[in-house]
Amino acid sequence: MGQLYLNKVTKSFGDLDVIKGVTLDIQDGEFVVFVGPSGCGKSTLLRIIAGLDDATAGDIVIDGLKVNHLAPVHRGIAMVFQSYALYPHMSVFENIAFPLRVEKMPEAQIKEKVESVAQVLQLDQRLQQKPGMLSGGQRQRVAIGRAIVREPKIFLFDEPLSNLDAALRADMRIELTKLHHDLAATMIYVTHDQVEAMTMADRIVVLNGGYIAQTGKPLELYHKPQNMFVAGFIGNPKMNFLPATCKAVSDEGVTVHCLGRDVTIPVEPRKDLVGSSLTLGIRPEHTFIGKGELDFQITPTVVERLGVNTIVYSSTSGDDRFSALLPGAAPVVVDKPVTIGFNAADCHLFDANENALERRTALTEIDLDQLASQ
Ligand SMILES: Nc1ncnc2c1ncn2[C@@H]1O[C@H](COP(=O)(O)OP(=O)(O)OP(=O)(O)O)[C@@H](O)[C@H]1O
Repeated sequence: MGQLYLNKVTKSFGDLDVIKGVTLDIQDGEFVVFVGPSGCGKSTLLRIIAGLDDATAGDIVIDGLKVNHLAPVHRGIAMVFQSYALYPHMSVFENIAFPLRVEKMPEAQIKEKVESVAQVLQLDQRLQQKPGMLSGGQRQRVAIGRAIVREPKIFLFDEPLSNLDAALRADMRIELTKLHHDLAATMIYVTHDQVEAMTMADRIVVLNGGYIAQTGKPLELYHKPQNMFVAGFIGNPKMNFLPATCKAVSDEGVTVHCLGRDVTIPVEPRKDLVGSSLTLGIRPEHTFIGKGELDFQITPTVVERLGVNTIVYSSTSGDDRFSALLPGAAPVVVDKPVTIGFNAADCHLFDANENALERRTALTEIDLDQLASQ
């Protein structure tokens, strides 16, 4: 079992409140990813779960047992860091065996366990080598092996792939997903990398300034962000935001005035919105060249050609930027005005408190589950 419950956890360093009340239930076997901007408290929360830092207030409960005062070694948790923290003078075998030797496990059993873990991680041909002879990816696998042999209830990963190059990261991402599937263990993973979060997580926890901004399945966060912070944080390039005013609400949704036109966005029709200032959100990948239910002319300032698609950036008012992600080699050039359009069903709408109005049209993971079962 590896069930974790955080109940109103806070953490302050002197006057600095870093974690401001986090309550979170993580199920046995779940792969949960913490994301959020630099300094939002991701690593601190992980260290509190591991027992490397104490919470200022609140409870950490593992499998029904409050562990606040248990030393890290007694929590049944293994942590894998960005820096592999391997012993350079020891062989791969000795590095993986290290926690078992500390536990004074019989030698024959250690050999059996290390060899079995090495096989899972495809390190069986490397057991006699020293870490210095290995690639970055292989070293990270040794660090993961050292975590696995302890058979922890919960694995904690603090940006384990951030020292690796792009190709190796992609390989390791797939390996870690497979490993999670094979071990069926609870894993909590901190990353800056959206692709890692979207592809590996059963559930993503978005942190902002010591609070949870939203938790949900990856596609739920993408299609139905609950607030502007999550809407802007999940997705790359980030969602565009445009000013709008609410003209009316009806069964069809909320009619707004935006880009000089009235358009009805299919979201929950909250009556209190009429007359108020709203923000309309549109993802760059939901725009196209030409006229749409909403459109406007932009003058590209930067055009990035990635082969599979083209990203166009333009400055709108002040520091605001509008970006469009267009398929293939789009016919756009810097300084040449182009009409960019998009449709109401793809838009998001946020109230004056930056909370999202619930969308009616988005394909959600619930829909996807239904599709998959047909
Ligand atoms: N031991 C400490 N003493 C004082 N302040 C600390 C300590 N550890 C972390 N902090 C502060 O707590 C805040 C959160 O840090 P934390 O490392 O948890 O953020 P993070 O979300 O993991 O950031 P990053 O993505 O940059 O790693 C930061 O402002 C940091 O300076």
